[in-house]
Amino acid sequence: MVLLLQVVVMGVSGSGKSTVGSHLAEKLGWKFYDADDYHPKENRKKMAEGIPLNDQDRIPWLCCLHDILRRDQESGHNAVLACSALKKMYRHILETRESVTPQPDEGSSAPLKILFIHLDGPVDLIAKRLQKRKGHFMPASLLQSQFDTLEPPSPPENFLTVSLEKPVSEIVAETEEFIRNMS
Ligand SMILES: Nc1ncnc2c1ncn2[C@@H]1O[C@H](COP(=O)(O)OP(=O)(O)OP(=O)(O)O)[C@@H](O)[C@H]1O
Ligand SMILES: O=C(O)[C@H](O)[C@@H](O)[C@H](O)[C@H](O)CO
Repeated sequence: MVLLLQVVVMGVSGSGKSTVGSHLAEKLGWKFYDADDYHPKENRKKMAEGIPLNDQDRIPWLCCLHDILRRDQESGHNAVLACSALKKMYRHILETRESVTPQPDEGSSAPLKILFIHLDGPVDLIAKRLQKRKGHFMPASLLQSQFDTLEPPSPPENFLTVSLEKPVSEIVAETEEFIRNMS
């Protein structure tokens, strides 16, 4: 596959980003990054204490993730990133590293080519999955705040929305086919 693309598997906590993202990367033979591994300890502590993150907490984290994807794109590598990317502004930062609309005279690199895969589904199903999940720092109590923050992707964003009610294997197959049809 020649297509130079980065894929971000997005959604609320518990939507399946890490699970689907890692399986998708393996199926495609691409590198995989889990955004959770790049949260500063202050963010992880805040979430573990049941306090939702805010823009100030997330923007430096998203800039770091943009740099990782930019490095791979510039070295000709595809990658899959599992990242909540809840707001449109967050997805803009992943593409451009800019948290505000750039001024015309601001010199900047071309935006990264990112396909956002939004894992979408009912809050009660996600809550059940979070209750069953053990040993993760993110409490199920923060799920509602995730939905309150979520701005689902919409045109002209480059995205595919997939139901998280499907088995992981089906989500991966559907996403892989969509990506291959892009090339
Ligand atoms: N399609 C699926 N069908 C059934 N169970 C799933 C599916 N996707 C994920 N799960 C399960 O749901 C739980 C949450 O998945 P996962 O940890 O990948 O979500 P996440 O979006 O990465 O969460 P967080 O953002 O909190 O890290 C896990 O126990 C996982 O095994
Ligand atoms: O943006 C956020 O609020 C966080 O990234 C959450 O969405 C993640 O689920 C958390 O990092 C646990 O994995």
